[in-house]
Amino acid sequence: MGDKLLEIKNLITSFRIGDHYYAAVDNVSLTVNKNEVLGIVGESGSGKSALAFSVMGLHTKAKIEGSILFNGKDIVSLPKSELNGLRGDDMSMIFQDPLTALNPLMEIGAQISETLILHRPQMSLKERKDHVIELLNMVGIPRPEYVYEQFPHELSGGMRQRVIIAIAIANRPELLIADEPTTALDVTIQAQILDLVRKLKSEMGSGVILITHDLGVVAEMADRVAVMYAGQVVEIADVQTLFNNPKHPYTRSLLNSVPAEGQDKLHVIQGIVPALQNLPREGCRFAERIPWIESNTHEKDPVLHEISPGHFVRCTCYKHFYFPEEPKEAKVYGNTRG
Ligand SMILES: Nc1ncnc2c1ncn2[C@@H]1O[C@H](COP(=O)(O)OP(=O)(O)OP(=O)(O)O)[C@@H](O)[C@H]1O
Repeated sequence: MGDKLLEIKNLITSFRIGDHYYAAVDNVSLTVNKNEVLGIVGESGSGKSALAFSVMGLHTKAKIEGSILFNGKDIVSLPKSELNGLRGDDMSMIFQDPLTALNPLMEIGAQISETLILHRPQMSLKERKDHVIELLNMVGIPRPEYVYEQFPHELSGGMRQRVIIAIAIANRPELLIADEPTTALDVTIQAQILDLVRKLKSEMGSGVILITHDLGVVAEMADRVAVMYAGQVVEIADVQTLFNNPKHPYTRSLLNSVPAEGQDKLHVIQGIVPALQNLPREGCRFAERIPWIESNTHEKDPVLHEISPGHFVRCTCYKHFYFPEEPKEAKVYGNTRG
C-alpha cells in the first residue's frame, strides 16, 4: 500500500436547486491506493454517490470544484473524449441496481463485448468472445457459453450482478467503484459477490472504492474507511481503528445503531440527514442530532484533526460525547472499548 492511485483534493460537487448551488460533497479530500479498498459509509443523503459520480465524471449538471488526480493526472478538467477513454477502461463502476444497469434487449455476451469493442478495437471477434467467456467464468457464472446468448431477464439478480461486475472488470480497471453493490441481493449472494470483489482486488491489484451503508460489509472488506456526514468526511481511519476506537459522535452512533455481540441496547440516531438545501453549513453539522452535548464543545469551524497516524476526526466535540442512554461512568467511550 501507499502507492497512490486516486487523490481527491478539496472536492466540492454542487447541484443547482432554484437559483442557488448547494454542495452535496463539501470540500472532501481522500486518497485511494493501489490494491486497497477504501470504504465510504454514511446514511442516505450524505453525499457518497455524488462523490463517486464526480470521480467517474458522470454529473452533467453539477458544478465540480477541486481536483481529482488519477495516476497524477487531474481528471476534473479532462476533455470529454479523454474521460470517455478512461471510463470503462482504467476506471469503472458497479452500480446499485443490476436490472436497470443492463440493456434488457441485448444478449449478455453482446453487452460485455461492447466495452471491449470500445476500448480494445484491435481484438478479433474470436478473441473478444473468448475473453467474454473467460470473464463470465471469472465472475462465477455457470455455463458461460449458454449465458452468453441469454437476455438479462432470464438471469437471477445475483447472476445479473455478476454480469455487471464482468462488464466493470472487462478491461482490468485500475480503479473500481462499487456503489452499494449488494443492496439488491439476498445475503448468500451478497457474500459471494463480496468475495468476488475481494478476489479481483488481489488478483488485479486494483484500488476499490466501496460505498455502502452496511457496516458489516465495510468491516469485512475495507482496508480504510471514510465516514461521510452531510457532504463532509467526519472520520477516516484504517478499518481496525475505526471499529475498535471510533471517535466521531456520528461514527459511534452508526456503530451503536447496529446489533453487536454483548450489546443489549441499540442507539437510535435522532432525526435524519437534512435535505441538501437545508444542510447546516456553519459549525458542526452533526450538532443538531446530538442536542444533549453542550454547544461549546463544538468547534466554530470544524476541521479534521489527526489524532493518531492516519486517524482523522472532525470537530472537537468527540472529546465530550456520550450516549444519553449510557450509565455516567461509561461516558468516555475510548475507556470502554479498544
Ligand atoms: N442531481 C441532483 N440534483 C439535486 N440534488 C441532488 C442530486 N443528486 C444528489 N442530490 C442530493 O445530494 C445529496 C447527496 O446525495 P447522494 O446521492 O450523494 O447521497 P448518498 O449518500 O449516496 O445517499 P444514498 O445512500 O441514498 O445513495 C442528497 O441531499 C441528494 O438529494
